[in-house]
Amino acid sequence: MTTILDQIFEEKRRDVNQLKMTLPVDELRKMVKDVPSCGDFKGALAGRECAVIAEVKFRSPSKGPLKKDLDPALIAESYEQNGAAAISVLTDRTFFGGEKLNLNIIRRVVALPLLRKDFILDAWQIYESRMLGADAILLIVAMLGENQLQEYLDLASALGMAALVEVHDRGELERALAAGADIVGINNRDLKTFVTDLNTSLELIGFIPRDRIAVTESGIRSREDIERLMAAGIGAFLIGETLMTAPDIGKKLRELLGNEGVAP
Ligand SMILES: O=P(O)(O)OC[C@@H](O)[C@@H](O)c1c[nH]c2ccccc12
Repeated sequence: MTTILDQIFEEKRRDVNQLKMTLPVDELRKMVKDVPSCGDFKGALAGRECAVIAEVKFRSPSKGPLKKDLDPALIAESYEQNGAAAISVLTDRTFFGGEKLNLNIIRRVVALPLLRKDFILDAWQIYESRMLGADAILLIVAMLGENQLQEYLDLASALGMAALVEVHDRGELERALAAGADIVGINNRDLKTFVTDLNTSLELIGFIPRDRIAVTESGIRSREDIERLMAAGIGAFLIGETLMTAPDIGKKLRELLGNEGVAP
């Protein structure tokens, strides 16, 4: 059976191959040198009891459209004003309704570190991420070979970017740790079935050494969810749908942070 992940992989591969022909990696590498240096994504998450990475996501393969006609810059400003530690920006268009340009647009209006959320399967995309103004990239262990993961972690770090290394089970977690990932994302959503289960984080957190930053991703709906995860020792939360579908995005973020009623 072909899964959505297989489909995304194929589509991305095609896309990137085309882009590489238009702009060879050597050219891109030269251009990257002129991009201003990165914000500190890791520093923004470290040492906080509850750091929220708020996500700008307009659709998802499982839910379809989440929010229409809302300016990505306004969403990002609201995230910043209401206490987000960092912002995640979906740049995949086909499956998540994202735009690469959104990263650029958001870069101009907020000072928070930005995570580029996309499916990286080629070094070209890592240079591109820096060009677009990303401070951090997502690396999904399930999509990468052993050497690739190591190589991409090194490349991100050489370009001054952090990497959020995403895992969904124990085997992937071991690979992430062995590759030296210092920010590990536990995706509560099974990318094959789309089912989310916060127990994924509660189970895996015990295997992540304290000197790494653990981020719980997907399916976080309420302050209660966050408190459950915090009690297990998790301090960073990646939240998309719950924010994007809220009638008042800023209010929802304050509520998740436990600051409800506190003026922004
Ligand atoms: O919208 P949610 O359930 O709060 O999830 C956010 C984020 O974790 C999710 O968008 C995500 C996690 N890993 C990904 C990989 C690719 C695209 C999207 C994702």
